[in-house]
Formats: sequence, structure tokens, C-alpha cells
Amino acid sequence: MALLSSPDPQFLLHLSKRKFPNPKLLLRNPNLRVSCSSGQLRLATKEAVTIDSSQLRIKEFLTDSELHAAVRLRIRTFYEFRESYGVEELRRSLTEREYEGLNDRISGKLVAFKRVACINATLPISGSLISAEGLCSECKFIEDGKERVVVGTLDLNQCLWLPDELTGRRPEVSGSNLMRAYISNVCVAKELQRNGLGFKLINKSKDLARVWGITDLYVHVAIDNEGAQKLYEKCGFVYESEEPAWKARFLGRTRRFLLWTDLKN
Ligand SMILES: CC(=O)SCCNC(=O)CCNC(=O)[C@H](O)C(C)(C)COP(=O)(O)OP(=O)(O)OC[C@H]1O[C@@H](n2cnc3c(N)ncnc32)[C@H](O)[C@@H]1OP(=O)(O)O
Repeated sequence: MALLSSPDPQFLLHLSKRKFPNPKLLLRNPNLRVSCSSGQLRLATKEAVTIDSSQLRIKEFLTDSELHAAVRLRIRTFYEFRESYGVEELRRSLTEREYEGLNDRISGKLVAFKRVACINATLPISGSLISAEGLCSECKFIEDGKERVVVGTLDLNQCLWLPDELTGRRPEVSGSNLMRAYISNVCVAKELQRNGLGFKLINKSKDLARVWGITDLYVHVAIDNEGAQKLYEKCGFVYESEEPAWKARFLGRTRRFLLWTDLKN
């Protein structure tokens, strides 16, 4: 199998014009789509949306409507739905369940969480974003009478551990002084990935964590999610531990790494 981590579009176009005997290509460039039928490699460039950085806002959510939009982005990113009878109902119930859970964590109803913030990256519906119709209709919200779209989101959780996840070792917990936090639910709209949004969101969460007095920040990542691992590595996270295979099997999911970064400096 050919493994291309940064395929050159010209090279792929060249390949696509030829019969390719066994074109099993594993592509990791999110802006390229490759399909293959009867030995013919087909290449399509996904509609890439560029960002006007001057319009980008990254901050903790303010309104209920924005929180709903952030949850819709999560459901859209983390679940794959096949269009079929009842799929809308399923989407709605997942969204409601996630919204209620997040709202409970943020409003302090769950004692295991000392403090939780949902940090969103948002853009106005204008310019090149208009071409991302699905994203705009699903993830829009109103702010000061104007429509904006949640294009990236994550949670910052100040707590000892997250349910069903590995627990960080640092810092040792003394008294009620909880200086450990975890980032979770990191996602960027697929139309806008590789524009630096993930990096900016993580940096924003580090800033907020410092304001909260956090010294040790953690994130869990599936061992096969290379894109996210590279992002966390770029943001200064390093390996601390990994989930045992039996536990991942028991929970019916891919094994996770636990990554750590020091916020003391
Ligand atoms: C705790 C958790 O939530 S783990 C789950 C993480 N979330 C997901 O997997 C959901 C689906 N994926 C996504 O939403 C996005 O791809 C994210 C959040 C992983 C990355 O967001 P993006 O905005 O695309 O990342 P961003 O553009 O900031 O990339 C920063 C760096 O991360 C690395 N990176 C990001 N995506 C990839 C990728 N697909 N392949 C390789 N490297 C990648 C690169 O080093 C990149 O720097 P570069 O562009 O200068 O090379």
C-alpha cells in the first residue's frame, strides 16, 4: 500500500489520468477526496473554505443559542449518519442529550467538575463561508442581531478525572487546591480544517486554564487519530500513559493515549 501523508495534488492528478493497477492510497489530506473504481483512480478537490482571520472570534460561549450551535457542530463532526428513516430523530435526540450534559457541567450541577468552559471559534456568515451551506445552516446562532457560525469548539474541564478516561498523575492533589484540567470534545468543521483553528482553540484553552490557576493540562486522544495527535504535539503536549487494551475492549472503542502539558512556564 502506498502511504502518502502530504500528497502533491499535481502528482495525484498525474496518477488519476493513468490506469493504476492497484491504487490503494491512504490519503490524509482533508482537502482531497480519492475514489477508485475498476482500477481507475479518481481525484476530486474538496471545496476548501478559507478563513478571514480578522472576522474570527475565539472565546467562551455567551448564549444558549451559541451553546446549541456548538453541540450541533460536535454531533456533525463526531457521528456519521446514513440518510435513512428516523435519522433526523436520532440526530435530534443525540444533540439534546449532549446539550443537557454540557449545560449541566458548565452550570456546576455535576460535583465531579469544579469548573467547565465551552470555548468556540465563530465566524460571521459572509465571504467564502457562504459556500459551506450545510455548516452554516446547522451551526449558526444569533449574536447582537447578526448571524454567526460555530466553526470550532472544545471544552476545558477543571476536575480530577473525566468519566471512563485515564487519570492524569500531575500535580499531586493536595487539599482542595485542584490545579489539573482536561481538554475534551475538540473539533473543527471539516470544511475548515487545516486553517490553524484547532491550534488557536487549544492556545485559548491554555490561556483560560492559566487564569483558573491550572498547572497541568491533559488531553485524551485515540491511538489511530494521527491528525489530532500531531495537533497536540504542536501545542506542546507529550505522552504520559495509555489505556490498557482490555479496558478499551470493555468500553467498545479505540484505545487512547493520555497526553500532558506543563502550564507552569
Ligand atoms: C480530546 C479530543 O477531543 S480528541 C478528538 C479530536 N477531534 C477529532 O478528531 C475531530 C475531527 N478532527 C478535527 O476536528 C480536526 O481535524 C482537529 C481538531 C483534529 C484539528 O483541527 P485543525 O483546525 O484542522 O488543526 P490545525 O489546522 O490547527 O492544525 C495544526 C497542526 O496540527 C497538525 N494536524 C492537524 N490536522 C492534521 C491532519 N489531518 N494530519 C496531519 N497533521 C494534522 C498539523 O501539524 C497542523 O499544523 P500544520 O497545518 O502547520 O501542518
